[in-house]
Amino acid sequence: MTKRTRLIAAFDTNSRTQAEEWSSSLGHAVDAIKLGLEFTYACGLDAVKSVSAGHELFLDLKLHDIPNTVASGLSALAPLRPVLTTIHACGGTEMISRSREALEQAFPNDEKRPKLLAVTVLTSMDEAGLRETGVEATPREQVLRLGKLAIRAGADGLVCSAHEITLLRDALGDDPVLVVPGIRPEGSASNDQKRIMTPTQAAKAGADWIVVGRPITRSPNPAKAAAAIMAELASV
Ligand SMILES: O=c1ccn([C@@H]2O[C@H](COP(=O)(O)O)[C@@H](O)[C@H]2O)c(=O)[nH]1
Repeated sequence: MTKRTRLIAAFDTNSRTQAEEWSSSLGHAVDAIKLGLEFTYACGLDAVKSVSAGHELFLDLKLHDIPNTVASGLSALAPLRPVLTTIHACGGTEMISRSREALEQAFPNDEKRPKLLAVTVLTSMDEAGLRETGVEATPREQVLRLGKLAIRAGADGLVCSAHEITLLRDALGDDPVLVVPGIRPEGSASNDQKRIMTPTQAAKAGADWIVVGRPITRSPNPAKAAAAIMAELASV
């Protein structure tokens, strides 16, 4: 039996009160919550701990630095016990393999080790955006290149858009965990996202997890918006 695609709600806010409110009003209506740069920088690690208590946490800090700094950063974050955590794939093989080692050391009981995800190409980037940064490849080519490198170096999974799921599954098989932001329910605004798909399309393509922020948190009724996406995923 194939597993249902799971929903992560991104709590992007600089307000601890707001995040606590979402945590109690919709945290249990979704499969996991994501806390990222905005919340962590604004409210601190104690707030991350308290808002995520009782929920599966995706800690999305997208670390990218020299290997020693990223590995040490991940060790420092280990007490938050996320189920998923991110680094940038373009940090390269040594940065990724040192990150994996750091998490293995912090979690000698492997069951509890956070899955190490490598961000391939941000879903807010298109071909023109990549070219601006000196990358001549298309997003698909670059996602495939970085995805292969990251999995070879020890990442458990990848962050990609739904447009690259089939490509990655064909190249890397079913094992890598694919976490997919850039999700927009039919009719919602794309905002700054460029490579988007609906929850149904992402689930059909084989996403393990989808990440949805503003379509839930900026909706007049976030709990209802989350429930609608959960129902959509259950019907795929
Ligand atoms: O490539 C990426 C990597 C991470 N994200 C994060 O996902 C959410 C998406 O929020 P929306 O409001 O649904 O656009 C956000 O927290 C990003 O930091 C991403 O969008 N793309």
